[in-house]
Amino acid sequence: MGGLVEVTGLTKSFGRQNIWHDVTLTLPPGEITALLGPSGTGKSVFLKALIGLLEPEEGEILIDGVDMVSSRESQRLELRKKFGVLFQDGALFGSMNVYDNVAFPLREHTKLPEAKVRDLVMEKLGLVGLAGQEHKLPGQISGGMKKRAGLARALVTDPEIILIDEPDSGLDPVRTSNLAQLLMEVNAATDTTMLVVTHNIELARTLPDNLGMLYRRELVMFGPREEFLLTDHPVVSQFMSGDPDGPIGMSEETDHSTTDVDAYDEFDLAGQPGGATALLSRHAGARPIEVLPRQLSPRTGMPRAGGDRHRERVASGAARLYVADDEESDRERPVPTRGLATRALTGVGDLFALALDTIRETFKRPFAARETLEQFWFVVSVSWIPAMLVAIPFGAVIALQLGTLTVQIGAQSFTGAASVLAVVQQAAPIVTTLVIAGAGGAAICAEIGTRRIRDEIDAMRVMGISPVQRLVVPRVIACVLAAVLLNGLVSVVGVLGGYFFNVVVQGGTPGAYLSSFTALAQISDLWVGEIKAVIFGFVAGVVACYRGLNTAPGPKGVGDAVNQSVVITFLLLFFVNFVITTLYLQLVPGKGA
Ligand SMILES: Nc1ncnc2c1ncn2[C@@H]1O[C@H](COP(=O)(O)OP(=O)(O)OP(=O)(O)O)[C@@H](O)[C@H]1O
Repeated sequence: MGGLVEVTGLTKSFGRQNIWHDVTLTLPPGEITALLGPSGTGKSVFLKALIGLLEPEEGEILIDGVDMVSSRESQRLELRKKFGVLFQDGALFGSMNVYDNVAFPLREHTKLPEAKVRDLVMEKLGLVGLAGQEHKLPGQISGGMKKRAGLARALVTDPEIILIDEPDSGLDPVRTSNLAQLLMEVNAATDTTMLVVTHNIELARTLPDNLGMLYRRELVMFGPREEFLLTDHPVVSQFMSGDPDGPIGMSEETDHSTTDVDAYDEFDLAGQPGGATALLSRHAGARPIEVLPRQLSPRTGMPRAGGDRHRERVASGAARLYVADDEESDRERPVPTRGLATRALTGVGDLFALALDTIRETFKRPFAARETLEQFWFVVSVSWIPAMLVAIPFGAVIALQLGTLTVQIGAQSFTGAASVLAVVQQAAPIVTTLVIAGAGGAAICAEIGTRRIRDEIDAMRVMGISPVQRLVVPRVIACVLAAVLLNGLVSVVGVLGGYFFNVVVQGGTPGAYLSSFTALAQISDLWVGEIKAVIFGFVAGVVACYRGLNTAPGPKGVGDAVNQSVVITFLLLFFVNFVITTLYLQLVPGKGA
């Protein structure tokens, strides 16, 4: 039997915007439930809250008795293994073909031989009508095909609870009907608990056992289809008839505030098929609610355990229709908001937490070695040319400036040591990491941000896979290794540039340049440059990943994230450089001091 989901008093806001409050409902095990509501009423947000991808401010979500809201992330990863989720746009991983996308959860969570994986993947692809398309990348298939591939991936592990966000978007009417029929067959075969978020009235009438509707920041109605579909509630009846006239308008803000049933005239439709009583709104053009439509049944003729249990609950009176209190819904609720300082501190705390998680997850198995190498190669390939091009003029400027200064104070013989130390300890690590942050870090942030807005990160978390281990650790290690490698190269190029300008342009002698270095510098002076490169590379990688993972929705969100990632990294690098340099000069006495 499928999992039991019990939601109590759930409230969610974004900043000052309250999405919904005090939502209480139960998804009975093995039954199909549909969640309806006009656009923007928070149906997708509700779905994401159920699987712990968004934090509600209040309430609890019990999954077979375990609270998702108060669980730690590691517990949530385990709880989420009970779920299969189909996101609005499919959330396929863009770098994998359809076959690998569907095989992904099996390869991650089972030790099945590849032949068995192949059988299961091809079976699910056949179910959703995608056999023969398995080699295509998500960018090469239509929106509807992505949706079906996403469904195959959600089904492949035979989850206990399936959440489906708008199954009909991107599908033509025939495929939508086929998909509804498929969900019914899957439910009959597996007795899985299902929650379907939809606008599709036909789907809502014929598929679910229970229905709920979100409107004006609350759950206006929830209960068995037998009562919900024949309700006289003005909001629900308008929505279910698709009528333009009624309390629901173009936007939540301008909608009529009343959902009062008494504002509508009642008509007895005794002569209508089924003899149902229906309501007609006073507004012109309104259509009465129909008689209870026939529910889909499995074509295979297989009995549906969830459906039988549902009928028993209805017959015994245990399944009751919940209707929200109209006065309660109009009450203004203060939304708790956080000040600028609190938000800034929370951001710093979250960044620090990600840095600690990255260190911890680096030692967890399996280690994504291939991804790390690919990222390392990527960061080096986009950073090395700009790093070299910056290193030459940087080394030259330092050599010229110090050469002039040492002549002015009569210490020309120390020019070599001063230039080399300035390049190796200060210029090289900073130049290297600024270039890595600007080139590699920006690209990493944009890539993770794009994955985030396409729901790929959420899809990963839903499959019980930690994005920190899978995405952040390889990228941070790649930035660290690239920083160490490029720091060495930039140091050599900078020192050679300094030698050229000091000896060739300023007329210094090669011997004096080299001997002053050995007289004043020590081996730890060289090491500190590499240690800085490690720390700066880590900072650049973590900040890029942090901003990517917290990208706001839309292309603008990605642009802002990249911009902030580079700016934050620059600020942090100069601050951390100041701290390390001060500590080093305090703790390690200079040679001859
Ligand atoms: N991560 C987020 N940050 C801030 N606001 C968000 C976020 N996600 C959703 N919202 C806001 O929450 C509200 C509800 O969004 P949601 O996508 O859940 O609506 P919906 O009912 O699923 O709409 P539709 O049917 O059009 O998909 C919208 O105003 C949206 O802008």
